[in-house]
Amino acid sequence: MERLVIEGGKRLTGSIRVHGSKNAALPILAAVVMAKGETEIHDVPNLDDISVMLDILRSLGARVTRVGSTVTVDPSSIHTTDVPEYLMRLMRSSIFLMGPLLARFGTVRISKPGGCSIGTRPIDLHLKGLERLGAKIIDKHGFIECNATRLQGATIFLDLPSVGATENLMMAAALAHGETVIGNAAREPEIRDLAAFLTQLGAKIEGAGDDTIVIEGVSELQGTSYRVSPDRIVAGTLMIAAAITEGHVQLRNVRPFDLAAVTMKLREAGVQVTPLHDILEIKRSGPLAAVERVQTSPYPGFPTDLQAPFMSLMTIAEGVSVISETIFEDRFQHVSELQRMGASIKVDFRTAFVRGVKELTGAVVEATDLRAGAALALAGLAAEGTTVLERIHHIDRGYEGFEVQLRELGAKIRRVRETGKDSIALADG
Ligand SMILES: CC(=O)N[C@H]1[C@@H](OP(=O)(O)OP(=O)(O)OC[C@H]2O[C@@H](n3ccc(=O)[nH]c3=O)[C@H](O)[C@@H]2O)O[C@H](CO)[C@@H](O)[C@@H]1O
Ligand SMILES: C=C(OP(=O)(O)O)C(=O)O
Repeated sequence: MERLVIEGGKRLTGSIRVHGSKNAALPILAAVVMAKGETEIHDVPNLDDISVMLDILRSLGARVTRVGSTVTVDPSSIHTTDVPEYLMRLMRSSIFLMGPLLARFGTVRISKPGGCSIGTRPIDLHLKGLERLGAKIIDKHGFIECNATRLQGATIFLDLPSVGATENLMMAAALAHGETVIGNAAREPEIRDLAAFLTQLGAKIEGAGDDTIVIEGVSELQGTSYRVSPDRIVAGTLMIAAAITEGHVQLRNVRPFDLAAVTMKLREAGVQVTPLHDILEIKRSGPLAAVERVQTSPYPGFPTDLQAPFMSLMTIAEGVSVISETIFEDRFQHVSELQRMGASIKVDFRTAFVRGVKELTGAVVEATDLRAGAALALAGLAAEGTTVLERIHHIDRGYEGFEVQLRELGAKIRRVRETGKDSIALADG
């Protein structure tokens, strides 16, 4: 069991590079099974979710190598399209294998995916969309079997702009016969990334990044070499880390426009954010002001994945902030942990009212999911005294070298492993 021990009160300063995006890399790695040749993907972050995806590819028979942040996949030796249940259950993104395997091999068998407990997270839109493309689907006993000799292009209108469903359907449609139109599609930057990757494989896609995507199916896709875009959620988390510690940090390898919603809210709170090409500078030198309206919504709105970290920031802002979560129904699990640290928060259904306190105080707290974990670590950076953050395996799903990066910026944070009665410090902070 590992935990993070954080001594609060250190200002973060310095410059750090943001690693490649988890949410872009995962569907891209799944899409690789559709190519005929070998594919090389650069800037793949070293995260637990990525390791699971590579294990799934290996379990199917693909040859996978990883050298630093470059992953090479040769799918020509794939001999099964039956994804092992224990791997499916390890993360939500295992669902990305469904569209590509079905489109390339005409059959796929998966179990319901696992993932963070932030809501019920059904996959009905993925399944309905594949059915529209002609797949025969049997959903029984927790397993889903899909079959189609060749998928047929169709018009699909999503009930809501699901990121995962848009990606799964875009991948499946790339090898379908004829034209597919996805209406009410998600517009997240990761959709653009996936479309750019598929286009390099030979797919024909128009409109990715808008709410209508048109895909003209092709009969085969070839391998390529591709660089994953920077992780905007990691960047956003580090922006908030700089703000919460009254720091001055430069982030390299970012796309400032993708972070516009967060930038606006940080500025409203009194934080200076200065973009320069692929660099963002974040500086706070005065008090934080409460932000009256933060509402998560699909891109380009405020991202749900930064709601918890932003709430940590608002716990020490002057005044009352109002934060509404509209995407996931159970994404306020960090609230009770922040309250242990002295935060004053009241929740009414999907809205949290955060009254800023003068200071948070260190406590033993638990990460309930990936971004809740990051949020609590940020709270610990600002708190008086020591914070011990448990269940940090959640953080390792989405942040490569989380505490190492923060330490490089001057935080006093270390990872400790429990071994029976003893605890071993894994690195000094
Ligand atoms: C790997 C990845 O990219 N994960 C991101 C992706 O998750 P993910 O792709 O799972 O999120 P979705 O956009 O699909 O989910 C949005 C909402 O739609 C609902 N829904 C979704 C699919 C479906 O078939 N039926 C349905 O009802 C979900 O329960 C949720 O309430 O987008 C989320 C929303 O920006 C982010 O928080 C996640 O970090
Ligand atoms: C919810 C997240 O990821 P996933 O969809 O992989 O569970 C996240 O990245 O915050």
